[in-house]
Amino acid sequence: MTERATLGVAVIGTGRMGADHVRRLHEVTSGARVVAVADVDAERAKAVAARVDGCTAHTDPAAALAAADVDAVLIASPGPAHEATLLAAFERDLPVLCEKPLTPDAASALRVLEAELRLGHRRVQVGFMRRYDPEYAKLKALLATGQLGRPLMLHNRHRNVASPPFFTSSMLISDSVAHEADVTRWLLGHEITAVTVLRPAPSANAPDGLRDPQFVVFETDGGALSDVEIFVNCGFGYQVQAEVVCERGTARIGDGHALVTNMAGRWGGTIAQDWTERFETAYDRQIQTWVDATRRGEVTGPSVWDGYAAAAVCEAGVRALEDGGRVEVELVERPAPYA
Ligand SMILES: NC(=O)C1=CN([C@@H]2O[C@H](COP(=O)(O)OP(=O)(O)OC[C@H]3O[C@@H](n4cnc5c(N)ncnc54)[C@H](O)[C@@H]3O)[C@@H](O)[C@H]2O)C=CC1
Ligand SMILES: O=C1[C@@H](O)[C@H](O)[C@@H](O)[C@H](O)[C@H]1O
Repeated sequence: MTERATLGVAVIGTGRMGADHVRRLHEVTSGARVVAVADVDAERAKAVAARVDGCTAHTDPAAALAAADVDAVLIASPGPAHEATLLAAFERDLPVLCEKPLTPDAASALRVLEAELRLGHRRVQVGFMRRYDPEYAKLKALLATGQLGRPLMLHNRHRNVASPPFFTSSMLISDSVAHEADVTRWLLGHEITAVTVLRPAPSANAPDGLRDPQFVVFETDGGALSDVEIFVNCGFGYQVQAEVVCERGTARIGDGHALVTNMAGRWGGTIAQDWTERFETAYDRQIQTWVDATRRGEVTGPSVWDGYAAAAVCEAGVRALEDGGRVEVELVERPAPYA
């Protein structure tokens, strides 16, 4: 297959992630250039477009998709806005990298899945960037060798310094634990069948009314358990850790001990303060992989099925949080193109 020339990308949503992805595509990624951006905030779109020669600014995502030289779309608007842009991209048969979550709930994710099936070929890579993190990739590769034996349990910790003002108790699941829903499915190769959410007394440092932290337990169809401590106002740093317990051993990532210092009677290291720092390499690799695959005419990485399954798991998790108890995850049968 002949490789496409430089990929013209439209970036939809130029907030924190969108602006960072524009910088990444412009300065880090090879084989792509940003040709159009869109944001409902016109000033923000203009300011980000001004950083790239020849990039046009729009307030309507559809106008950005229709701009000259657009070959592909990167969606970085908030989750509830993803479906409309995905469907607009499908109308033009454009390849898409869509930030997580694919959509905020299972019904809308299923509509996207059905629309992609109607196209007759995969078009979307979902932005579950942890799959491109060197530490997670090593863990996945180790599990694949079978040396450790069958995975029995996965322990995850997901801590943010502080939550943004708009964060709700259910967003701890749908916005944050969405990553562990994907990581559990991907690392173990199992589907998640049920979710239980336990709620310790909220931290005094959490905003009033926010159930933070929470303790989530996933059951899988392979008989494993995966637990997640989600704590989005831990105050001290951005920490994402995972330990797999298998029949013949354990493996753990995320201790962040790349640099250990000894000084003034103490030893230790530093802790990342946010995801852009902790997962910088993962975002770089995710986008380079997407650009390379798209230029070859291929679609790789987390699929719309993965986005739908994570959305269904999170929806069950939000119900478990609200109602207490254990909630089963309901998935449609997996269509053959996503096997
Ligand atoms: N992979 C990861 O680790 C992370 C992923 N995300 C995801 O990235 C996406 C964006 O998140 P942030 O950049 O943090 O949010 P943000 O709020 O900083 O930026 C969102 C931008 O989209 C714009 N916008 C809103 N509705 C729009 C629409 N219909 N069309 C076009 N633009 C629209 C807003 O004006 C804003 O500029 C979300 O899906 C979020 O879940 C966010 C943080 C980390
Ligand atoms: O995706 C992300 C945010 O949207 C979410 O709010 C954070 O909790 C996650 O750590 C980050 O990776």
